[in-house]
Amino acid sequence: MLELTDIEAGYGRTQVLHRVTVPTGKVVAVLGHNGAGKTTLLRLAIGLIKPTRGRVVFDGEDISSLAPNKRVARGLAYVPQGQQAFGQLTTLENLQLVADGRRRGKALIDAQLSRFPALEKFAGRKAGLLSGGQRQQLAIARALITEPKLLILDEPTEGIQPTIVAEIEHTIMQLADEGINVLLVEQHIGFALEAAERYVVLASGFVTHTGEGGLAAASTVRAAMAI
Ligand SMILES: Nc1ncnc2c1ncn2[C@@H]1O[C@H](COP(=O)(O)OP(=O)(O)OP(=O)(O)O)[C@@H](O)[C@H]1O
Repeated sequence: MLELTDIEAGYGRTQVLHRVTVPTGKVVAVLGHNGAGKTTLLRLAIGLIKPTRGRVVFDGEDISSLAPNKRVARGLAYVPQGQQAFGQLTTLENLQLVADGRRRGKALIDAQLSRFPALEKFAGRKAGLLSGGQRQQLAIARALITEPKLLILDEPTEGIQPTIVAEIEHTIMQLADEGINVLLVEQHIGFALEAAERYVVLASGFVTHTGEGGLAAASTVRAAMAI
């Protein structure tokens, strides 16, 4: 379980996050308008930026000063915004990049190909020719090959056609059932709250609301975000 407590962080002299504490849960949604600091919080969780105050604790261990690769080794995985993949490599080669050298590498790939039928269908297609949604599924599949305990997802449904949005939403719910925790930044508030056990709303780097997830929380959150 990831604990982010009393975090301050930013870029150079610009402080972005102010005394941010995130509730713990199997699926935790981070909500807020553009520029609120959501991506910064995720980058901090994976270790791309370091806090100037506060603690990052994972499974009881203080990982605040650990490098990202060490955090991955401990069971964190990060899927940044933007459906990133190696466009000149095939779908399968993108997965092999992560799986090669791992024990049971082939089984790990097969598990993800059966999770995402579109990836199985286009295993031989260059990733650059996949749809945005398929590339997002590939990015999630790559992260899952590292067998994370916690998957950190930054806007996984952004700019993606509705049918694939539904599949990605289904995947996130499934991960929680499989015992993989999720820290999720997501613009679709309804879905984020449906999936989330807890949520936090950020505004200008401050926590303005936290609470239990569930669709019933949507009106509270929309009011809090003035939308
Ligand atoms: N590399 C950077 N250097 C300096 N400032 C940055 C950097 N990245 C982000 N910021 C600033 O930090 C603030 C928070 O940005 P962040 O990307 O965390 O917000 P966000 O809530 O994820 O927004 P969005 O929904 O638009 O992705 C913004 O004011 C942004 O301009």
